[in-house]
Amino acid sequence: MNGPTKERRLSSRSNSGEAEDKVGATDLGRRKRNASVSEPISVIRTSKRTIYTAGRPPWYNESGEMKEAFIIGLSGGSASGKTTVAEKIIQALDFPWVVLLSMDSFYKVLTHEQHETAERNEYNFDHVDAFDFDLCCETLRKLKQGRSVEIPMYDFTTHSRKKQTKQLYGANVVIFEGIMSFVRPELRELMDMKVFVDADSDERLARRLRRDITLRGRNLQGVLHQYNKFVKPAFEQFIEPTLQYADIVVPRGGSNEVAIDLIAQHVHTQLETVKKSLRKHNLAIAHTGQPLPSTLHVLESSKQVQGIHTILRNRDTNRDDFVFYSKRLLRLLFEFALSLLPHQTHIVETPQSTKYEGRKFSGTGLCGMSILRAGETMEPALFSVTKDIRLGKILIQTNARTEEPELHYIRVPRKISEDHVILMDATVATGAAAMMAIRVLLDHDVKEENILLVSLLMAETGVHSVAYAFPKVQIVTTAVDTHLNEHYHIIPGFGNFGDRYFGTE
Ligand SMILES: Nc1ncnc2c1ncn2[C@@H]1O[C@H](COP(=O)(O)OP(=O)(O)O)[C@@H](O)[C@H]1O
Ligand SMILES: Nc1ccn([C@@H]2O[C@H](COP(=O)(O)O)[C@@H](O)[C@H]2O)c(=O)n1
Ligand SMILES: [Mg+2]
Repeated sequence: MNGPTKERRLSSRSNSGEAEDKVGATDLGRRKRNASVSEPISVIRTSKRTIYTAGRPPWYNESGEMKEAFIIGLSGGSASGKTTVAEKIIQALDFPWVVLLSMDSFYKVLTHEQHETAERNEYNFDHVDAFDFDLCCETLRKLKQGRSVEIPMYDFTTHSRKKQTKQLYGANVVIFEGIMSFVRPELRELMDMKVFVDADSDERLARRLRRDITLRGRNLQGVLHQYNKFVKPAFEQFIEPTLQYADIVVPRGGSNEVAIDLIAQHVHTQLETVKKSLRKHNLAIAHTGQPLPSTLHVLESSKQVQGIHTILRNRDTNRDDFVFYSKRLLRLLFEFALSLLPHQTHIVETPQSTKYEGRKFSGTGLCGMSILRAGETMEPALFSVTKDIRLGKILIQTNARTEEPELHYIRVPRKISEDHVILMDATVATGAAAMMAIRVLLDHDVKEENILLVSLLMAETGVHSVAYAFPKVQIVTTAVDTHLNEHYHIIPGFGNFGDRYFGTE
C-alpha cells in the first residue's frame, strides 16, 4: 500500500462470533448512535484460520512510556444484556480501535464425554472451572499493554472453539465482558472501570429462552433445565456477590441510554490525555526519546543516496525522473537488503584452477511479496538483483467509508513456509498495511525471522509499530522520516509514491 494514503484509522472488533455480527460491524467513527448495527465486521477478510484485523500503532505518554489500553469490565447474569451494553458503549464512544473481548472465548475445550454431557444440557458452563482463567488473564494483560494477541472464538451451538482465531494488535479501549469477569482479582486489577449490568431474573430467563432457542440451537426444555440446575444457582453463588466490585450498576441494560452515555463520557474524559498524545504523536515528532529498534536497517546515507532523495522529494521532479531515480534507489536498497540474508562460506575454483573462498545465500529459498499498488513498483528492481525469484502479491486498500485497511486479494507463492520473504511496500506510514501483510505471511507459516520488510521510505511511527508487533521481522529502508501529518502522510516524505510513479496524480 502506498504510504501517503490513509493506511488505517478505525477498528472495532469482537471475538465472539455471536457478538461479532453486531458489534464488530459497528463503524465507530461514522455511525449515528442509534443506527441499526447489521453490517459485517469491518473486515479485513478472513482466511481459514485467522481473521485479520488492523491494529493501532503503539503510542507513548509524555515520559516516553507506552500508553496502556483503557479496560472496561462488564459483568452481570446471563442474558442481563452485557453484550448489548458493550455494543452500545462502542457506538457511544466514537473512538478508534475499540475491542470487545468476551469471556466466551475462554471456555475450556471439552473432552468427548464432557461434550456429550453438554449436548444433554448437563454440563455446568456456569462454574469457574468451566473457564481457562489463565489464558483469559494473559490475553487481557497483553491487550492492555497494546501487544498482539490471538483470540479463540467460541461457537455456542457446538460447545466448542471455532477453527478460526482472531488476531488483534492493540487497542485504545478494550471492553471485556462475561458472567465471571469480576470473579478473579487478577482480572479485576486490569480493569480501569467496572460495570455491572443488572436485569430482573424473570427478564433474564425470558431473554435467555428467546436467544438460546433462536441463536444457540437449544430447545425450550433444555434451556429451562440448564437454567434451573446451573445458571440460576451460579448467579447467586458467583455472579451476584461480585456486584460489590462494580463502579457503576446499569439497571435495564442496553435500554438504559443515560447510563451508557455516562460511561462513554467518563471514558472520553479518561482518554483525553491519550487523544492529545495521539495527536502529538502523529503531528509532531513521532516518538520523542524512543530509540529506533535494532531490527531496523537503514541504507547508508551516502552522497548518492542523498542526491536521489533530493530528486524524489522535490515536488517539481517530473514523472520520468521520478521513475528513473526511484528505480536507482530501489536497486541499492535491494542489494542492501540481500546482504542481510543469511550467508555461508562457499569455495569455488577459478578459471586459473585456484580456490576462491566466497559467500553464498544459505537459506532454503527466497521469494518476494509486494503490497499493491505501490509495492508493485519495486518488482522490476527486485528482479534486476535476484534471479528467478518467486513473487506473490497482496492487495490491501483503505475502505473510504470506514477508513479501515481491508485485505482484498492474496496470491502467495507455493511452498513459501521455509523461504525468506522480501515484503515490499514503497512507503510505510502508520505500518498498518505492512502489519496486515506480515500477519498473512505468518498465517502461511512463514517464520517471522525470515521476513524482511523492505520499503523506500518509512515513518518512525510505522517502524515502531511493526517492530513492536513483530520483533523478529527485519525492517529495511533508505530513510526514516519523523513526522506523519493528520492525513497519515509521511512528512517530509515523497508525496503519494504510487500516484507520482504511475502518473495518476
Ligand atoms: N434492554 C433489552 N430489551 C430487550 N431485549 C434485550 C435487551 N437487552 C438485551 N436484550 C436481548 O436479550 C438477549 C440477551 O442479551 P445479551 O446482550 O446477549 O446478554 P448477555 O450478554 O448478558 O448474556 C439478546 O437476545 C438481546 O438481544
Ligand atoms: N457451550 C455453552 C457455553 C456457555 N453457555 C451459557 O452461556 C452463558 C454465558 O453467556 P452469556 O452471553 O449469557 O453471558 C452461561 O450462562 C452458560 O450457561 C451455554 O449455554 N453453552
Ligand atoms: Mg453475551
